[in-house]
Amino acid sequence: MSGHGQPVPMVARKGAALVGTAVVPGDKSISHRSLILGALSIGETHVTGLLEGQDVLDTAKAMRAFGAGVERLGEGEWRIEGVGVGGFAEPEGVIDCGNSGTGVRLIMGSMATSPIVATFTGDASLNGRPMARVTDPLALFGTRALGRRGGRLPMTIQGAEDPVPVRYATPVPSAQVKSAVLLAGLNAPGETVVIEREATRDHSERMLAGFGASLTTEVTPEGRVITLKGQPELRGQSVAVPCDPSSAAFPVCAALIVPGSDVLVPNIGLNPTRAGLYQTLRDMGADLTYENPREEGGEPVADLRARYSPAMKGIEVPPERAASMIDEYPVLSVVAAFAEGRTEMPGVRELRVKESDRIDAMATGLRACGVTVDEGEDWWAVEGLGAGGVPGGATVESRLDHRIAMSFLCMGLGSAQPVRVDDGGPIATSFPVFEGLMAALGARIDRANA
Ligand SMILES: O=C(O)C1=C[C@@H](OP(=O)(O)O)[C@@H](O)[C@H](O)C1
Ligand SMILES: C=C(OP(=O)(O)O)C(=O)O
Repeated sequence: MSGHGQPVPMVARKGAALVGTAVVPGDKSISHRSLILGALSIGETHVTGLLEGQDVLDTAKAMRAFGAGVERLGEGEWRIEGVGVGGFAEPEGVIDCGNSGTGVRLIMGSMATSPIVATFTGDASLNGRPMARVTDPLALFGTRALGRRGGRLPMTIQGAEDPVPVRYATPVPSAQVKSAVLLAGLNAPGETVVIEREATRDHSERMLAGFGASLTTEVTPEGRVITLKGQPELRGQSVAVPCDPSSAAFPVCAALIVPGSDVLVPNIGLNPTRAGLYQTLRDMGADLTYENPREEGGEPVADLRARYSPAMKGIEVPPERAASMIDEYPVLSVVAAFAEGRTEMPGVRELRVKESDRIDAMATGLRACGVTVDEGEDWWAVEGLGAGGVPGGATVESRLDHRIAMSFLCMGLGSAQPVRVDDGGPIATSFPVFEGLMAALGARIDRANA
């Protein structure tokens, strides 16, 4: 296991209302892509607002290992001196992507069509996650992969010597798979085409175009058809990373379930491929408003204002919305426990292959806290107990999964008895300032052994 060190037990208790403004860190998806596209460009890329979570720091280190210049200039401010498409050097050591699925899968794509070999590993969570979803389409370019049984890390990738362009329909709704194929397509001649039946986050498409690639997206009866012209010259850019809607979910959801709360989370990107949670919360009757809605860098942005919402109702979350809120189901299930009635969450098989099996991790912890949960392979449902109705009072396992840890800590802020998490260490992968930010709003979250 790499990275995490000693477990960090944490406990959250009911206390005063959460009040104030919470500025959450930069978007994780856009941060990874800024580093990778910066490394694949000619010239300098200047990034502000980069998320300095461990997942992204591991990607920064990897880009250095492939030969790019990556330098931290100040808080969230980074400079990347790229090597250009096809310019990656062969790394001398093993590439350790820590806990990050996005990191390893996008980096595998970005080196897959260069004539170099790289070996990838990660922590116990990442080494258990499926990689064939990426190495199968990469094989079509001529890339070879040798990993552990079941297509697991550690894994060695031998980049294609003479790559051919690929046409690939993704069998799972995954922006990581789509992005790995597009990044590999950069160094293949001709047109690489990815077809996705369900829309997933489109940051790669937007950013590739922004760095100078020629890329089109067509909506057809087959789905979204994304066509990339190979071997472009990417040019370094200035990137201002917006705040992460997936991190904003924690202070927002905590405010909805803690009596008297009123929290403002400014500058949140509401790109429709990411904003499904917020629509769902509004459908449940949450007092959640979009203040000062505006466009920034071609993306819809707003300040989210969340107030205590004692009258929320359970709903069926439309399955076609799943990709746009895939990382937010754990914290949604916490809010659902405080709503009246049942919340059904169908079409979410992908939750079983994240940092943990998120349906199992949440169902186990929710049940220990007195909440009834039903589940099947690709769905789950939470029986809400209404405002103030959640007993809490358990210690739950975070299973090396930041979102599980943060979800249960938010739950402990609204439940009758405290909720303990066995290890809050993984929170630093995506939201290193979570504890301080929540404390500034008035939340009682402590290191349990302190
Ligand atoms: O492309 C990305 O930046 C991400 C895609 C999603 O994963 P999948 O593509 O596996 O669904 C998401 O869960 C992850 O946190 C970030
Ligand atoms: C699934 C996640 O990340 P990754 O796949 O990059 O590990 C997440 O951040 O919730």
